[in-house]
Amino acid sequence: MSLPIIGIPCCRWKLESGHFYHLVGEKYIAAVVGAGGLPLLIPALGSIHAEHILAQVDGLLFTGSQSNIEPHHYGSPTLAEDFNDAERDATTLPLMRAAIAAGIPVLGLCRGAQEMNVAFGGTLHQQIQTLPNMLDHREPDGDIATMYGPAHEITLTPDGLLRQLYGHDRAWVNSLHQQGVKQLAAGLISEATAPDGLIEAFRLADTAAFNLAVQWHPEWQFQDNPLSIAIFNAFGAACLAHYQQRIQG
Ligand SMILES: N[C@@H](CCC(=O)NCCCC(=O)O)C(=O)O
Repeated sequence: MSLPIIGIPCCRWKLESGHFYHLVGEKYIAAVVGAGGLPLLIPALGSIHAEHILAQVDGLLFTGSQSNIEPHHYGSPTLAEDFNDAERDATTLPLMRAAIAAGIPVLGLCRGAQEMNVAFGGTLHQQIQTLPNMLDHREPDGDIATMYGPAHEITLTPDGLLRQLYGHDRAWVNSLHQQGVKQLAAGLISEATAPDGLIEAFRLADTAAFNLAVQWHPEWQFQDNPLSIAIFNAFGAACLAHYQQRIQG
């Protein structure tokens, strides 16, 4: 049986050997498989192949990453301590816009969510933990289970897509980021907020296909979390519908 093809854009990192690698964390690949998709890793080559990629995928998953989006993309200065990935930005930002325009289902997670906001003209807080009256959204110290454990509650927007998919008003989510939505791009609508008011989930309204961006990590042990299952089931169903249309020509 053929499966919907779900593209996952890579990070481009220099590893200890001194060579550059194009990378995707395994938990994102596992979540795509769990959503019923065939993962296709997309190297960070910029926008040169975007049109060909879009012709061959039924969905795109934009992953989290320790790297940040280069701040010039949203009109802010680079900080001395920034770890950026210009090649990933050059790949994901145009691909995100083109995928939405082409009606391809999109799911953005953490950095991937930030990419959706920036791709459509929004801005980011660069270090939320330095802002007054805001939570520290960075991961707690500890082992990996502690880092990805529930960190704070979110409130889902009444009548929002996420509220509809999940069926509850509130949920606990993990939190492993220091950047986040400052100004939501025009056309994007909030789907959930943290107790400090930070927008934790959003989507582009009035699009043909499914799209959703969440600031937390539903891919982490997704099979054990009802909210994560709801997100990946909806994304997987949208990718399957796209695949069925694509093979019918
Ligand atoms: N660098 C950005 C985005 C944070 C993010 O995506 N973290 C992911 C951690 C690794 C992973 O689980 O893939 C920020 O700091 O806001």
